[in-house]
Amino acid sequence: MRFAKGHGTENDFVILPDPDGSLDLTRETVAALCDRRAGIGGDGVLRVVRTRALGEVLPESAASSASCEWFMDYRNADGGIAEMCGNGVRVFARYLIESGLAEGTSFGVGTRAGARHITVEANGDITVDMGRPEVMGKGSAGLADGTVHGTRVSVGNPHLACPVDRPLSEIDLSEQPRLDAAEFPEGANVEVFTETAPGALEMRVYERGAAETRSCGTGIVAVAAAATPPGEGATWRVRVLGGECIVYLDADGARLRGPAVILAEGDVDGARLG
Ligand SMILES: N[C@@H](CCC[C@H](N)C(=O)O)C(=O)O
Repeated sequence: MRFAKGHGTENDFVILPDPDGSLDLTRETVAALCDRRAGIGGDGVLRVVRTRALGEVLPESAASSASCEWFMDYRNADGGIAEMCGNGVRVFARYLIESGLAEGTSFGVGTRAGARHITVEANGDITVDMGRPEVMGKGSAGLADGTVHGTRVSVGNPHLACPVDRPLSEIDLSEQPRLDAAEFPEGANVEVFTETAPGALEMRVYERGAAETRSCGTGIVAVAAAATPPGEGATWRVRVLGGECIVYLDADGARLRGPAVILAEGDVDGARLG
């Protein structure tokens, strides 16, 4: 299998080029590739497939993806499928550009949350049109050291964005958060965040299907949406363990701007994976 390795604010991914959809990507293969000791290591896998070769019926909510040549088939490190990945889609766009699969500074990428418009900025940052984050009401999660309360937000995928009033470094995210299945039938990503200055947030995240990661683009959008009074626009700088992104919120939705890096490319022998 050809692969590339990349990251966006240290949320890292194994990228699998599969233009014609011929890879049989099982849950076990994804988990083995993402294993940090016996595999390549990553928070998830980005399969790069032509939308017409996806071999999956997309829900009505993702119909706009049909207009995009390339589709980001996102898998979490545990092998489960996720609807969207905000850091992943920037890394995916960078991969398309560096591999000569997309040209110019403006193009679309198909995802299970619908088409996402990409803009490559003059300094190399990538801005993604993330759609309209949907604020769904209140929720809570049990962490190893107590319960956090916050706002349920859909960014295509489910989040619980929890403002906290103590240093983020003191919060124990070592265990999978306990969620109410009625609030989150599909599970959720859980963010803890705090406002550090006007227009500036700091965030940590426990990702569904992974563990604590150093960044989560959809989570960054979720905390920005949760921190913004309803009906208002805002620009937030959001600091995570792996760097910083900017979120622009207005009546049209959210845009996420940040870095994306391809580090390496190579071949992996599937038979040697655990
Ligand atoms: N790291 C991603 C989110 C990946 C999917 C998530 N774990 C889920 O299951 O919804 C991001 O940058 O958004």
